[in-house]
Amino acid sequence: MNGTVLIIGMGLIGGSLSLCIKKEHPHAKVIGHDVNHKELRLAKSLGVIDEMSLSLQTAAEQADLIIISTPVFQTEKIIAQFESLSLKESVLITDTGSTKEQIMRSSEVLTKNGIQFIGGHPMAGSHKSGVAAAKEILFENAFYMLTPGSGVAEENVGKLQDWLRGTHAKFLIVEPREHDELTGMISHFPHIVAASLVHQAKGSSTEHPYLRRLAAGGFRDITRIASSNPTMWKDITIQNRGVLLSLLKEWKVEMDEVVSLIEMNDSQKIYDYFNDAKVFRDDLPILEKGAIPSFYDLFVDVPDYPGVISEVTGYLAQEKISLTNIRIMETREDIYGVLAISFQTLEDRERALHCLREQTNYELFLG
Ligand SMILES: NC(=O)c1ccc[n+]([C@@H]2O[C@H](COP(=O)([O-])OP(=O)(O)OC[C@H]3O[C@@H](n4cnc5c(N)ncnc54)[C@H](O)[C@@H]3O)[C@@H](O)[C@H]2O)c1
Ligand SMILES: O=C(O)C(=O)C[C@]1(C(=O)O)C=C[C@@H](O)C=C1
Repeated sequence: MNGTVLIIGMGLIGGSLSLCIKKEHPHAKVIGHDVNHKELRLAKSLGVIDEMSLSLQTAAEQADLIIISTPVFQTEKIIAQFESLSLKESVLITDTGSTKEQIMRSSEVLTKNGIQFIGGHPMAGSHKSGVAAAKEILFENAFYMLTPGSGVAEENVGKLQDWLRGTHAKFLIVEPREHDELTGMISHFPHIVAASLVHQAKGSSTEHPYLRRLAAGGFRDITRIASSNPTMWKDITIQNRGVLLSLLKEWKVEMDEVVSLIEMNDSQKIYDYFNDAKVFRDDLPILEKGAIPSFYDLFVDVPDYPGVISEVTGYLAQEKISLTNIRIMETREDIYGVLAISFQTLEDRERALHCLREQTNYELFLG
């Protein structure tokens, strides 16, 4: 595609989308705008954008596609500012916000004037913020939800998907309300639970000196998302408060049931509680990104000594197994490192598993 793309909010998501668009549409020009000029300059120097603009108005008025990727209350403010600008008649506007109902209501100031606003939400991300964490493969195989505003022509939904083709995401058109209910359950609510678990550990009156160091494994896994950007999650929680309040009420009932199970000391019922959860969780489609983001990942528990990464990748190279990503997980950093290696296909991962079993005695886990 050809044209000028403006991305407002040069953070994790805006930066990642920019990389996808630049790769897929090399003839397009991507301009970045951010109130944080340091972040904007970083985006430019990392080559994430072609140009930076300190003026929202100048950049917006020349854009063919505008992507707003700021915390959701800021997104609403930016939409309101557009009303008084001379945008191109054919401009397509989308956002990446994690909530949709309130944003779609705000976008009516634009759609009532015939401007094409299509709400968007890529269902992949990270607890990290900022453009330095942006990556082109972030959305691969993830669901990308779209909520077209009223009066949006179907061909424009197709056009937006064409612009976003480089994400390699799977588009899903949903109603804003449906979107907020679904994401409330599988994304927003778990973030509250993760934060609450951290608060519980932090607030325990008798904090043992070993507690922080022992908070590895399960605790770190389930609370990773508590390290996410608090401004972003404050906005999401307020915008989806109705859904979240009812989920929290259900959660309290659920916890009361757990209390009675444990008080009754009924081993069969306690076993069933864990087992029912395991059966449901194990049945989720883990080989696809989506409700539970996943790659074809292989985790290798390696000792922390210099050269261990090249040792592991060396074995894979000997077998000509190509990997798409490699990273050290931030768990158990004092003792061992968990190397997470992503593969493009299931077959590559199987071959890697076999190869590393033969060549090493490191513990291997599938993601
Ligand atoms: N992080 C995730 O996992 C994730 C995933 C999908 C969608 N989202 C949504 O995408 C949006 C962006 O999230 P992110 O993780 O990239 O956040 P981020 O913190 O990495 O980046 C947001 C950027 O927006 C900028 N910004 C804030 N207000 C602005 C304004 N008024 N004008 C211009 N720039 C402004 C900030 O300076 C920052 O650089 C949010 O709405 C979030 O809900 C996040
Ligand atoms: O993987 C993470 O760290 C995320 O929290 C990503 C996550 C999610 O909850 O799945 C967070 C918010 C977004 O709106 C979409 C994706």
